[in-house]
Amino acid sequence: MAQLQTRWAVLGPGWISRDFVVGLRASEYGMLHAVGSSSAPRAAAFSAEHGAEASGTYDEILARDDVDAVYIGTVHTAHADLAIRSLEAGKAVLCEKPASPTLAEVERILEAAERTQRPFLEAFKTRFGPFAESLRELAAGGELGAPRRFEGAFGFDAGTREGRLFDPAVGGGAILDVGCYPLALAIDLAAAAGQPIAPEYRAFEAELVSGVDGTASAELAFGDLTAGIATSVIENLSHTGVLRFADAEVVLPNVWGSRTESPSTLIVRRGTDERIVELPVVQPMAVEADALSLALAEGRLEVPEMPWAHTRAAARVLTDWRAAALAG
Ligand SMILES: NC(=O)C1=CN([C@@H]2O[C@H](COP(=O)(O)OP(=O)(O)OC[C@H]3O[C@@H](n4cnc5c(N)ncnc54)[C@H](OP(=O)(O)O)[C@@H]3O)[C@@H](O)[C@H]2O)C=CC1
Ligand SMILES: O=C1CO[C@H](CO)[C@@H](O)[C@@H]1O
Repeated sequence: MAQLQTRWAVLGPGWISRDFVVGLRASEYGMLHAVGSSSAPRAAAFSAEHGAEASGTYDEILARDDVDAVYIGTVHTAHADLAIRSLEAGKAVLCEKPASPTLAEVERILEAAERTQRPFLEAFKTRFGPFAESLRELAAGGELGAPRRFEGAFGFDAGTREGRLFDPAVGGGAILDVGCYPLALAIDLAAAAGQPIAPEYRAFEAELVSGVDGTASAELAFGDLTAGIATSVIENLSHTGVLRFADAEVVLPNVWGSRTESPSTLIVRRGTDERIVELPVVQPMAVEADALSLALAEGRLEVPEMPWAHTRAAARVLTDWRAAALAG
């Protein structure tokens, strides 16, 4: 196996990239090595703040042979081109969610990963760690039987109606920003339950604000597992998930966790019985970075927690749900 130690470059030194750098410090194999930006001075400032060795424009960073992997932390519409350029420069790619606003762009990225034989991982931090593993085990059947329905809500009031969340030109709106999380979880649960991961669409709803989907919902059927998803960037929603079985339910409080800690608690209810399951907490960005290092060292293109088939399945729904929302 090739060496696991991974020299990372952050591309897009914005808000979430700060959390990623904190995550890297907690990772086993990763270290921040370089920072790239469309603005070299912005890269230099971030690099100085976080102690990277090098900084520069995207092209300068991608041309370096001492960078093994890149983390793409830019706005959604910039993901595909940067991911493809990075793969073509021979780098492994961890790209913030959603991989791209459209399925067509996601296909371009995956084609580049296949062609260059470099790993690509869509950064769904909620897929990693003991909480996510326990959910998969429950969905796979066993003590509670087969799951029948998943409900998940991720929404917050962003306060301002400005910035990337409300800018159609950079892929703003709730569906791409946070609706993708319950969708990615529904796909994960469907796969674990042995159901199809490409759902039938039962209903899409949305309320537009500033030309983007401020609030949206989707009703989906993954074979025998139905899913109801709600999302918003203009109102606070529960941040809770519920997985329902024939005679039991599993409540997932704060299922989307924080940016630096995975969720810790599952509540299993059956009749009047209630069991609280406490799970170890991990730094999810550290774990996802290490998962990519492992793929790179082992010569794999994909990471099992978020395989390309799931990235494609999510992109298909996001594309169609958002198109329906924006069509009014
Ligand atoms: N995993 C998580 O918990 C979270 C994930 N995210 C995801 O992270 C990504 C970035 O979000 P966030 O950090 O809030 O974004 P920011 O608004 O902080 O922007 C990040 C970077 O995007 C680039 N950028 C900004 N505007 C444009 C533009 N018009 N065209 C091209 N590039 C632009 C800039 O990079 P440069 O300096 O190179 O120009 C900027 O530094 C998104 O995919 C988002 O969904 C966000 C929050 C939490
Ligand atoms: O991925 C995300 C997680 O939560 C944030 C809000 O708290 C979002 O804006 C973001 O894009």
